[in-house]
Amino acid sequence: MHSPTSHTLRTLSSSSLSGKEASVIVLGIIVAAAIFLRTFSSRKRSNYPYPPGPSGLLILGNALQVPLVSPWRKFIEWSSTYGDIIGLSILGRKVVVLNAFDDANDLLSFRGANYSDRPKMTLSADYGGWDFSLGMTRYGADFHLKRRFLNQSLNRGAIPKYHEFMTKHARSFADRVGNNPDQVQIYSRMHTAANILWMTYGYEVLDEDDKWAKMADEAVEALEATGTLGGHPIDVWPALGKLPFWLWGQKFVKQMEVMKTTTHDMVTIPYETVKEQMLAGTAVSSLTSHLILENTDYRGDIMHERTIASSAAIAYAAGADTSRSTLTTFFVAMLHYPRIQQRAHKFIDLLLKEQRLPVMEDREQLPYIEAMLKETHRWKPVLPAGIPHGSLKDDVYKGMAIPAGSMLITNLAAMLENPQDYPKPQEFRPERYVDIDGNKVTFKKDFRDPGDIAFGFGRRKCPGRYFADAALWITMATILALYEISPVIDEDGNPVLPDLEYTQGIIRHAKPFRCVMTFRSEKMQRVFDVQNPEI
Ligand code: HEM
Repeated sequence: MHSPTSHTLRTLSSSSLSGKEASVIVLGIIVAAAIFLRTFSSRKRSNYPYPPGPSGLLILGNALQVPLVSPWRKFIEWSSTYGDIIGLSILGRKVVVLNAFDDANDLLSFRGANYSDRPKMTLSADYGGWDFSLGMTRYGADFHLKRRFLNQSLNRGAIPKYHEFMTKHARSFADRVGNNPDQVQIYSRMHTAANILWMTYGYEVLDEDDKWAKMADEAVEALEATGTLGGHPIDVWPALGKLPFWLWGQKFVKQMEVMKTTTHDMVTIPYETVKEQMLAGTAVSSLTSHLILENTDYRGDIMHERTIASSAAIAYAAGADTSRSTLTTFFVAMLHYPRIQQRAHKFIDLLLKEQRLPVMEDREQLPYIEAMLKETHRWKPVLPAGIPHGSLKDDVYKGMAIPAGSMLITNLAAMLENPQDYPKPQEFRPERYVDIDGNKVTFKKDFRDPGDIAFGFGRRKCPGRYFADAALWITMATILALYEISPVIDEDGNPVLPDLEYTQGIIRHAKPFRCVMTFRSEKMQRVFDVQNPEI
């Protein structure tokens, strides 16, 4: 997990002192004193050792050893020396890295009552308006209510009611990408926004510059701009937040202002719009309209308004970029692995016989596409270091002490690249999960499902997983039924393939790439025109 922590400290220690000199020194002393107190406060020591890890510096702990870019790779490297559970100390905060599935599952799922907290993210939650977000809500009554509100619309049984619009959106997406394949990443963003905003607010996204999608994207960008979550000195020592923000520099002041405005807009504008539509009798059935109805008492007063608005807003903030990243990974995989694409075409043709487009009811009949979806989650995990959990009480696991208030990092990338579960993990191979006998595809009996890792663990496991998977499946199946995805050819006749090194951030994305989309046959083109006349 990484953050501005080491970056901030590097900046503090290496900058040549300027006009801001005094404030930087004062701030530095306060930060150091805060960390010192935190580290050496009178915490009762456990009889068990803290998990092993690299030794760090006196006050900073391991802050300077954890790289800003791809920290999970460093954690994988360290695991060969220290084992699967690594104990770190960062600015006085205990950080336990879990590299293995079984440990993450034992702690976060089986001991979920203790490990379902989130580390306090004071900076973004208290000062940047992100306190609305379920992802940052501490374990307790507010957490349970938000999860309940989301689960009502996102549990497995609720998903079939979204099949119709997901299928319609998948076809619009196929039409747009087919006409303009260079915009595949932009249309992927628009497509995932369209699915989530329709489910959440009954709101229709009509173009790639949609104002609601943009508003939410700006809020997420503002969050990313301050670094990785939970690692700013203000997060580690919340009292520092009481100091004037200009001590951290003018850029920081500006970023925080943008964060506050954008989160406020993202939570309130769509919610108030749905409320007005309900009064006017024009609202479409959605997660928000359902929650409003259900929580309105006989006098017409709406209970839990802020929680309803927050639950709706987080669905977009947490669901759109993650789904978009997975969808573009599917295109990247198809460009790099044409044989797998051909195999998928074969199984789709066997079922649809070039006579119709896929529908959600085909999902069980197309296990190879399901296996491709699993492999897409595994191959380029969207959140390689997950979202940190927090522990509530002192605990002992495998003879090691995990103190109350620790931050637990689930190294999802390490688990999804584990060669015992996934031999040759760098390769995209849906065949890991299925046996193929001629035209017959059956799921293997025993494999580690990447969906049990990529969506996190225990009581914090992603509430949007069924929605995400259904939307991704129909989109992939529709694209595969219609098109061959192939690389652009450069002037020397060589294929130009997407870079497999992804961007770095809280959510990973493929770097910009281009592709060519060709209708697989005239027949399928006609099927598309006939069965999809509204496009
Ligand atoms: C491919 C798509 C997605 C992936 C890979 C993904 C992955 C994750 C992961 C790893 C977590 C953290 C779990 C943990 O703390 O252990 C998470 C949390 C969350 N996800 Fe997703 N997600 C996806 C799509 C969605 C969608 C579509 C929605 C909503 C419609 C959503 C809503 C959330 C929320 C609200 C949380 C916070 C849960 C909490 O803190 O209790 N996600 N997701």
